[in-house]
Amino acid sequence: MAALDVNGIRCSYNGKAILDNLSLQVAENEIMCLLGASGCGKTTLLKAVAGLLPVTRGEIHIHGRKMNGGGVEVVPERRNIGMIFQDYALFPHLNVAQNVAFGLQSKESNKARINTRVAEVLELVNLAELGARYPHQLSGGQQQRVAIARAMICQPGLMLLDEPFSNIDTQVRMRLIGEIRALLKGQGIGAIFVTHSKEEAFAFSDRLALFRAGHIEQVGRPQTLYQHPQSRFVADFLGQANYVPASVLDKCTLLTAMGPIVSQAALDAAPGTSGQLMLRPRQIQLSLTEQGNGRVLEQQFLGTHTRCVVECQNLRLEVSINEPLPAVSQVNVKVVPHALTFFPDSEGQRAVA
Ligand SMILES: Nc1ncnc2c1ncn2[C@@H]1O[C@H](COP(=O)(O)OP(=O)(O)OP(=O)(O)O)[C@@H](O)[C@H]1O
Repeated sequence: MAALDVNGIRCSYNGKAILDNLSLQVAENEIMCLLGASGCGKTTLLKAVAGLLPVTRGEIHIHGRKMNGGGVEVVPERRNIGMIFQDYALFPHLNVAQNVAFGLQSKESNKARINTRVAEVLELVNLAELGARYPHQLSGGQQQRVAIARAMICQPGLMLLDEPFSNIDTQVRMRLIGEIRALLKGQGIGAIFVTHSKEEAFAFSDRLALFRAGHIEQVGRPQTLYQHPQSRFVADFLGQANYVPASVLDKCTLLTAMGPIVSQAALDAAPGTSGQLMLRPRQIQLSLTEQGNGRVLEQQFLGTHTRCVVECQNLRLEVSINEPLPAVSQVNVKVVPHALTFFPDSEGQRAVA
């Protein structure tokens, strides 16, 4: 059974539909990321799932339980969800242990049981020693871990996270992302996570749904969306891409100005179709040789890699290499063998001359 099943929902503000006929499923213990530009409707979907915004069409089920429609409207506190926000939303006048206990107090009256459970979740988020501190005495990362502990204390079936890492220093962000991911996985909790950072989406999610103006453009594993985007919108949103004019020669070969390029998987276009071959900067290899077919135009050493711009058969290609090449290099440009991503031109098919 899915942790979450959103089926054809519509949500509006002041009569204007922001989401229309939107569907999305999140499996048990799966972390789904909603990624997209500002204003595309990610938070609107999160609010609809939480029950903070009315859904005027379609249905939402959480662990098979119907949340809305046909006279049903489950209030947020009865949806068995945990919520974590960008600004932590901790009570400044309560210490860490009191903040964490807060959610449980309406469900559990036995003080000893509350204290035991608070100690358990503080241990889980590595804050066992800091129960007596107040929020202003904690770092951003520690405050966000308190918020996670508070959301987890009631053992939610689904966790909703709205840009939880935006206020965290870049140095600790990736570590915190790793920790919280491991925590959710370890506790078997499914989650939806909203961000507009593709790095966070890649690092945190099992699958990601890329939003575009109120609809989902593509949903799938991060690597699949990065390496095999279904549209140029997805390709460009997720990172730098080169486009090389090409036409389909046979089911596994494209003809380009760089010569024929063989795909490691069958192409989804008929022979004769013209379009664009998409190449990520890491899908192009350079080797130094005086008889090479390319010339280095520009280089920037960026620490983890070097951005290199080469000219090859009148194409300007951005390539990612480890170390900078000697200045004014002549290079051989080769496509790394892989399953090629090819976008046919919208005009349709043209015969190869
Ligand atoms: N309370 C509101 N009243 C009217 N319009 C709203 C309201 N809240 C959001 N909107 C509009 O709905 C659209 C979607 O907003 P939403 O907050 O879901 O976007 P988002 O993808 O989460 O963006 P961001 O990344 O900036 O948080 C936007 O055009 C926004 O202006």
